[in-house]
Amino acid sequence: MSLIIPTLSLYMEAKSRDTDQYHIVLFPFMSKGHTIPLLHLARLLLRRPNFIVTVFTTPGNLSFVANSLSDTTAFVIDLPFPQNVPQIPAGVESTDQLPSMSLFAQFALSTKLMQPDFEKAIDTIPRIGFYGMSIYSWCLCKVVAERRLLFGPESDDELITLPQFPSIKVTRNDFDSTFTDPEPNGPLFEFNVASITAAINSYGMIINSFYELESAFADYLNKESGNKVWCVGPLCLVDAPRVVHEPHKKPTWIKWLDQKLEQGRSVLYVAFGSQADISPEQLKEIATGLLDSKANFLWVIRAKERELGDDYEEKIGNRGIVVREWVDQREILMHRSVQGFLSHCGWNSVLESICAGVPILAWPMMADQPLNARLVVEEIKVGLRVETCDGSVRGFVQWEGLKRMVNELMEGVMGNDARKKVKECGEIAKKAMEEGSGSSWRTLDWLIDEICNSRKT
Ligand SMILES: O=c1ccn([C@@H]2O[C@H](COP(=O)(O)OP(=O)(O)O[C@H]3O[C@H](CO)[C@@H](O)[C@H](O)[C@H]3O)[C@@H](O)[C@H]2O)c(=O)[nH]1
Repeated sequence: MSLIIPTLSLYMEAKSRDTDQYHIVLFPFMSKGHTIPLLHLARLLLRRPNFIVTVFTTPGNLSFVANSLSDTTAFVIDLPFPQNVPQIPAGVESTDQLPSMSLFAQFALSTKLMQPDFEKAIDTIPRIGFYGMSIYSWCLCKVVAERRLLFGPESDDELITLPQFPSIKVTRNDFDSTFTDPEPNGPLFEFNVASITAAINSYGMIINSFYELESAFADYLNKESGNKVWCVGPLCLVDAPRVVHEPHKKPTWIKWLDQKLEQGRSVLYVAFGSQADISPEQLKEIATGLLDSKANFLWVIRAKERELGDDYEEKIGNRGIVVREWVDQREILMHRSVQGFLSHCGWNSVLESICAGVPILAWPMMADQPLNARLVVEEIKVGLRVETCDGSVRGFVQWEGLKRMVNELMEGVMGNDARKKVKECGEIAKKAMEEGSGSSWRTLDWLIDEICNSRKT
């Protein structure tokens, strides 16, 4: 019996149907930040001969998944999303549609109810996990949880040294409540325990990262902790063929970027992923900080963040553009005018920025983002960090501090150093994904061989 559990992402299941043919089943968690990289993985697998890929999803996500894969041979199957889940509005089947992220745990736990339908749809096959996180975050969460390192310090901002990685210092504020609460309980904890147990009991984990970026942490997990991990990314480089817009069909923001390029002006891209809940007070500080900085900026805001004030767009004039639609983030990041990214450090955004060679101004908000921000700023040095008013990881950001760091990223010496470094990293990322020879391509081949050999024996 294969097991489906509520998981922070995935399901990749592989079996050898006969000596030559492989059928991979993917079941992405219903959240854009998890689904998008797994759709890239589907594409990557289909580039190999004799692969069949089936993607499971729910009716509400069917068109997003099916459209993304419409030019491939992947099968897409929808399973009913659980009905009448307390507090989850009918029709909400993806985390970006939740009215508030405080409903995340209820939403995640409701996916458990899909277990019988999913089990009916598949048979006994090896199971591999996918979390969508960096190896650094995964590794640090594991180390602090196993050693109970977060329960010593009195303050949430006190620096803690990790015995396994003496050069790394973290604070309790870098971790989610599941890790920091000495007696955790409640739906989010229940969901995390179920998904981590499933990950531990699975064959191993595929990671959306490349070995060269996080080798020390991949080696630690593979050699010293008994958890197998395979780095097969950055999956954003396995893209659908790029849409070449006819000039009159170009989105307004791409035309605006083209204009900035012609004027020789660089642009800061501002976006906080598909899930962040930003308070109206914080939104105001961002608006003022950007307005008062010297930067030209393209700011993507989510539909519910409407409190900018009627005259804001008038005030910024042609120096900035505010977009309230779903954009092609990679297309923006790859636009030659874009020279900086103010980001919440969702792992997909970090990878997309690295691949585009754009330095990051890190403003982590929740989940794995504070750890990703440490990786970006302190380990790989491809970005700077916003200043919070009290210096705390989760502190409020005032407009003056934001403005200072925006100007530093776009024009300062530290920004330039990060820009140089991110371009080098971007080149290494591309090499890792090269068909046949790249480290990530070869790792996926090893994984497939290993699973098929283990099935034979
Ligand atoms: O208008 C938009 C908004 C988002 N995106 C894409 O959506 C994805 C967003 O992913 P990410 O940057 O990782 O942010 P979140 O949506 O916040 O991702 C969740 O999932 C990530 C992967 O597990 C975690 O690292 C984050 O903390 C968690 O919030 C990226 O591919 C973006 O390119 C678009 O293309 N257009």
